[in-house]
Amino acid sequence: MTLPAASHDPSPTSSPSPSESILVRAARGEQVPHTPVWFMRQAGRSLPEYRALREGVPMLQACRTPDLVTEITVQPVRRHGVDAAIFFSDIVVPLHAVGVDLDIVPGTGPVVAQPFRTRADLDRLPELTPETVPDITQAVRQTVSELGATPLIGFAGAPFTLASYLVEGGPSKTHQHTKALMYGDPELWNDLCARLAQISGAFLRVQAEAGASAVQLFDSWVGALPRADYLRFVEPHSRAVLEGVADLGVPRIHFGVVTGELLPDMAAAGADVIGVDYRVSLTDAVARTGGRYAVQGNLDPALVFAPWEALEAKVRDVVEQGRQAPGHIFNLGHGVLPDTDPTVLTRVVELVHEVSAR
Ligand SMILES: Cc1c2[nH]c(c1CCC(=O)O)Cc1[nH]c(c(CCC(=O)O)c1C)Cc1[nH]c(c(CCC(=O)O)c1C)Cc1[nH]c(c(C)c1CCC(=O)O)C2
Repeated sequence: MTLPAASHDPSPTSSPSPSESILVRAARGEQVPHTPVWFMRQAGRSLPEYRALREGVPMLQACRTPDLVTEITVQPVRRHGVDAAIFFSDIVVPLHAVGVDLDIVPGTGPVVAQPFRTRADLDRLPELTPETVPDITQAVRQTVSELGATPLIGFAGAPFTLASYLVEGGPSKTHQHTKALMYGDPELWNDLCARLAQISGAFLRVQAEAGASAVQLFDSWVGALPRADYLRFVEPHSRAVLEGVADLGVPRIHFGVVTGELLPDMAAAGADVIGVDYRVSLTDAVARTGGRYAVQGNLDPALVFAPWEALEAKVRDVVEQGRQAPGHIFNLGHGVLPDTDPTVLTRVVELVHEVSAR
């Protein structure tokens, strides 16, 4: 595969091993020379070199083709000089791998052929083992080797967010069938989430054992729940995922959107780093989690469309607020928007490095 010209060396010699990289050290709350930065959804539609590689290749096929996964994962590191790569995959890849009939529809997201609503549907959700995903092991290994000193972040979807796609059959703003199942048949809900926790945990383990230096659990849509429901129906399952990978020694980042009310519980569920969306200031996030956790976030992804002076002030503010936490990983408050000008993201990376340098 021909690679576009490198503008940033993905393996700077200043940082010897990805497990001692500034991203991992910031996640552990250790002193770092500058704030590490990466962007959720950095590997994707905002990059022309990504669109060129994906031409005519369906998303799920791309995710199961190790050479493509490696190249797409490394692209944003090369272009932006970010301090970490996020594995190119999707939260539904492990579901697809265990045999769930689903597709990722461009512009829509994951669509499940037959939504999960009854106990019999559990039969369509077998456990995930490393043998289910040899391509993922291979893709992680070769990506880690290509990245050199830059750490790779592995990820998985959390039980609630995965359950929402399975039960709704696709993206939902209301999560109405999911909540109906949760309340209508709590036992089935728990069995479904326990199965999803196994799949999610095993998928994280595969990535960490193949060389990922950190993992992120995405519970993107859990902010749809009030706190009492989170604690009763979701937290035990997310805890099972996070505590299930504690022995691997890689930092665990726990992220969701509109989770201001849930931050303390999401942190206490077994996270080392709490992901903060752009609706809550880092100052408030630190206060709400008792100053005990490293934080990740939280520039509003829409602000990269604002004039540079306004964006610059906002970036400086986020860096400044991040100093109140034991560790800070600069990120957006949610994923990169598709129309984002990638050159602005590169400037943000440079600015974060410059203003946070100690
Ligand atoms: C909820 C969720 C999904 N997938 C993911 C989440 C959690 C993060 C979040 O909260 O945004 C996670 C994800 N999806 C993708 C990544 C890759 C790595 C990265 O962050 O750069 C990651 C980490 C690639 C992708 N995942 C998807 C694409 C686009 C696929 C395409 O081009 O057809 C990519 C590059 C598809 C997808 N998959 C999903 C959605 C909502 C979409 C977008 C639908 C659309 O607007 O097209 C489910």
